[in-house]
Amino acid sequence: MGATANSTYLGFDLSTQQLKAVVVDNDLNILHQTSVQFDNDLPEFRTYGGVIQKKSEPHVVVVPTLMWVKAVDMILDKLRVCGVDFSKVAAISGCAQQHGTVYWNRGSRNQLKQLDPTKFLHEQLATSFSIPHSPIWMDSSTTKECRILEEIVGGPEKLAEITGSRAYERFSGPQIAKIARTKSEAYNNTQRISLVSSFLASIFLGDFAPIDFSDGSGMNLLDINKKDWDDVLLEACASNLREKLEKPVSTCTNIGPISSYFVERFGFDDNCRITAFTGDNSGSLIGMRLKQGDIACSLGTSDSLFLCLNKPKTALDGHIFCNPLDDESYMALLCFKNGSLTRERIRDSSAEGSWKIFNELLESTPRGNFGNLALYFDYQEILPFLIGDFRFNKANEEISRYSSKEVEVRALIEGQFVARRAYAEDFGFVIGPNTKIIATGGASTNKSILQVLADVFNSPVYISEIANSAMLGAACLAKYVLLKNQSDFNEVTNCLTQPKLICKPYDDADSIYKSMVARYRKIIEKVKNKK
Ligand SMILES: O=C(CO)[C@@H](O)[C@H](O)CF
Repeated sequence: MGATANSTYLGFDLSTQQLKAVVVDNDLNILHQTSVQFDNDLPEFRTYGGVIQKKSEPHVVVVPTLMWVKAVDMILDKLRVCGVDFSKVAAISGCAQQHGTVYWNRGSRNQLKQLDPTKFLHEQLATSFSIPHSPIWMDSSTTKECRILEEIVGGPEKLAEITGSRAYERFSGPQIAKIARTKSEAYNNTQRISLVSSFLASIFLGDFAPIDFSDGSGMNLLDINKKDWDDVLLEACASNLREKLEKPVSTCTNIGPISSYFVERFGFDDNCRITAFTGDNSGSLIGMRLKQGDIACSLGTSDSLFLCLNKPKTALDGHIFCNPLDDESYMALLCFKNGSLTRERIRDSSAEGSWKIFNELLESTPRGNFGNLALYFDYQEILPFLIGDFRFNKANEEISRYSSKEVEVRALIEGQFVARRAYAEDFGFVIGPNTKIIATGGASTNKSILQVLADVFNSPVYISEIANSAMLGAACLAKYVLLKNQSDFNEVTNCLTQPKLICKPYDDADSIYKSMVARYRKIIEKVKNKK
């Protein structure tokens, strides 16, 4: 089939709360987009925010793997109802929440290869997973495994130098190590281990899909310089791990034709190509066409800040991933677990569950919030490693509550961005007169929140054409990988509109928030020492 002017491209984003899909035309205009919301559309799996977390084990956060499979069944039928002509799709790519792991049972490869087009995927893959509940990025139950990994290579700095990060609880290596230790029989019955991204690619490929360099950088297993697994780290996590992971590939890899299941069930062309799928933040970097020097701020279930780097650096707070578009360059990323779910909690408790009221309250308080500063961590936070609510008054005294709802609302948003700026500066993100912040993710549609982002970072804030840059990035990746032998990435994506300026910082913002960041550093040290 190859690419023609009538070709379309299909991109997926398997995020924490939903599976999203977009179909774009040859000029990357959106023709169709739809989603499956896990909590509402698949209630039989009883997730909250797309995850399962037991009160008895608050650090354990998992997802029923079959829920993701059933979401694929549903989203393809929704696309069909939207009127998508699947025969025009020339290539498919996708991105997904990072670090989560999927454990394919012995015999599952044949199940993938021999899918019956008259049946749903979830009926046929119901016994394909040796571990039915996938640990995901919100899990923080692997501290023991993290210390072992760091010790075996000579410390956190050494691990960061090899893999781009010190050991983090949510990273796939420590998660695999915990499963090999606590569920050894299931681990031994595991034929293949995928990331969430390569798991989704495997379904469309009809075979096990490889892990890409960029999402593989979030495992504490990949040597980001050699672009291969580090054998010492593999061995430290679990036995026979190399054969369960297979070789990683460049993100820009055409990994094969679409599974015949989709050709016969949905009418895809049998020449439709599948590219490697990647992590959601890497997908966003692609969809935003992030330029050197710009800072991306993704405001989703997690909040993440990231930028492009020419070469890696060793840092103990934050991550270096392989750049999804260029095997010789990298991306720096800071991830904060308590993003939209925490914003929704305060919206519900202080603004009657209404974003309109939330924004009115936010805009009714002055920058600096009368000296109040707070931090809200519903889940064990990554940076800093803390959990709970911490409210401080202008005298830096910790208090249990604020007297007004508007102070609470501004304390949440300012506290989130002040913390993010502190870590960004420590990581080496340059925040200067030419800095542009490109916002994406669900909360990037909220101008009141973006104004606080602009003020705290003293930088103008832009937004991309669509809030979900990860999903658009997947569609761009599909087209680019198919055409990369004749067109470079900029040629393939220059039809997209440039990011749009949404807000600029107020003149007094720099002085207010420079001192607030300094206060944050002192307060957080006090809180960490009290723990
Ligand atoms: O853990 C993260 C990145 O390191 C998060 O951004 C997840 O990818 C969110 F799904």
